[in-house]
Amino acid sequence: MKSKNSNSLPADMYLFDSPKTLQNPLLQHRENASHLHPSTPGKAKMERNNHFGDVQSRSYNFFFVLCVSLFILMAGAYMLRGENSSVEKKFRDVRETENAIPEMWRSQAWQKSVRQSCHVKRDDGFVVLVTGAAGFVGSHVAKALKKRGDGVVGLDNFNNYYDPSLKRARQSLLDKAGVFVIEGDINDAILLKELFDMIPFTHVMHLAAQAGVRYALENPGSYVHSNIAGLVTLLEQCRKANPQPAFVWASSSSVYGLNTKVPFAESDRTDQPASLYAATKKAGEEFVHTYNHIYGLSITGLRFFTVYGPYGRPDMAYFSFTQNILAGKPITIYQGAGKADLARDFTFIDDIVKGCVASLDTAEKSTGTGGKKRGPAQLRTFNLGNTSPVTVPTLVSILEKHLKVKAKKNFVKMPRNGDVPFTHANVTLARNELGYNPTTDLTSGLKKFVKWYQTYYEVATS
Ligand SMILES: O=C(O)[C@H]1O[C@H](OP(=O)(O)OP(=O)(O)OC[C@H]2O[C@@H](n3ccc(=O)[nH]c3=O)[C@H](O)[C@@H]2O)[C@H](O)[C@@H](O)[C@@H]1O
Repeated sequence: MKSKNSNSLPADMYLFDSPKTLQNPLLQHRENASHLHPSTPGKAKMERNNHFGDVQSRSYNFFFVLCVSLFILMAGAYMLRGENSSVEKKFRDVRETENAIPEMWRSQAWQKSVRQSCHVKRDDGFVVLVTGAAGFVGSHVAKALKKRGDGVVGLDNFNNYYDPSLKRARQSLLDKAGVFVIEGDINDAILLKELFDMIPFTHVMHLAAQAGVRYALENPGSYVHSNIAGLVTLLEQCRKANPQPAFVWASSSSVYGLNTKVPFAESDRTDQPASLYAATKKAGEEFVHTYNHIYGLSITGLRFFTVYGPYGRPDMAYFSFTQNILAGKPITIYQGAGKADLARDFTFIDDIVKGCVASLDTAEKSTGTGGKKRGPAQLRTFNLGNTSPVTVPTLVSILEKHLKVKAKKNFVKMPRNGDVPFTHANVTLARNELGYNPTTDLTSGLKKFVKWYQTYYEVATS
């Protein structure tokens, strides 16, 4: 196949690369012109016989050269203008599509909201940018930081990967708590610059991401957009910022992929991702490493293990199972090889929030200034899990108990969709360095989730 292509391509490629076409067309034109004019018999005659003709000939030459030069200048200017205007157009398009109301950024009301939200109310409090603040983990972390007196501003693009009304509900909770959530995308470098110029963030808690393991099959581009391009855009802003903030961000347990050594420790293999989602998170871990290495950004990566709880994500199994069980619809339970149950180290949101806050508290300052590294900076990776995996059928039976409804279960072979058979966190490192200590078992955590669900969706309870 390759050789076939390489056979068919060269014809064009040789043509393109040939010395003939590599010649400057202008030179070629001049060369042609020199053949046509100076050596034409008529012109030679004029030069020999007639002084007036000589002057005429010089004037002719002068005008010819002038015309050609003018033509070239105008053509060049036109091309340049065309190039610039198309760049400008692209730039305008990006601004217009990525943020429909850029002027709002500079409005006094907007700036006031951002500044108020960043107001610190405790000694040595942090000023934190929380990305993905209208998301599940982001909203909980932003609220906890604000509650203890840190200055917090959120950023979220409110995309419609799942019901955006849930994101709006989280936003309104944050609003009541005094956290302003900016509607914008982490890919918007102009917005980020504006924000960092205005606020000297001490920390960035980066929780914005395209989540979900199985959706990556449908829309791989959205993972690259948020988890790779967006991450790099944000890191670029952080490394340029003065002061550089410490950067804490969400990786994922999915980076362990096909690793079979249990429980998963941070030093285990992470080079066999099973899903494109996992691959983007793994790539993120490599990107942050380079920003730490080159620019002295202080980095802490957190590998979350299947986080659940109130205001959770509707795309996750515990949430969609609850919806379907209550609606009397069947649920699909995947099984591994030999009908083995799948298992997850389900981790309750409150434990995760504690891990996030402890990561911020123990993060050292970045060492760079003015975009230059001034010394080695902290680089850490922690598992944040619950340390006790539970099988999916057990998860379902706990939900049945709390909901007081029997589930209609369909067991099917796990499709090849990026899933892994089990996860199990070793949290020794987080315990030692962050004081992380998960305390909520799945039964108690799901009880809190179900209570929230029934209230939020006004489910009649008996
Ligand atoms: O911890 C992680 O790294 C990841 O945890 C979850 O991913 P996952 O563990 O796959 O969570 P769910 O989608 O809720 O699935 C939980 C379990 O239920 C199973 N499942 C899911 C859906 C379904 O219809 N049936 C079913 O049996 C899955 O195979 C899996 O074993 C999140 O969705 C990811 O964003 C996150 O990064």
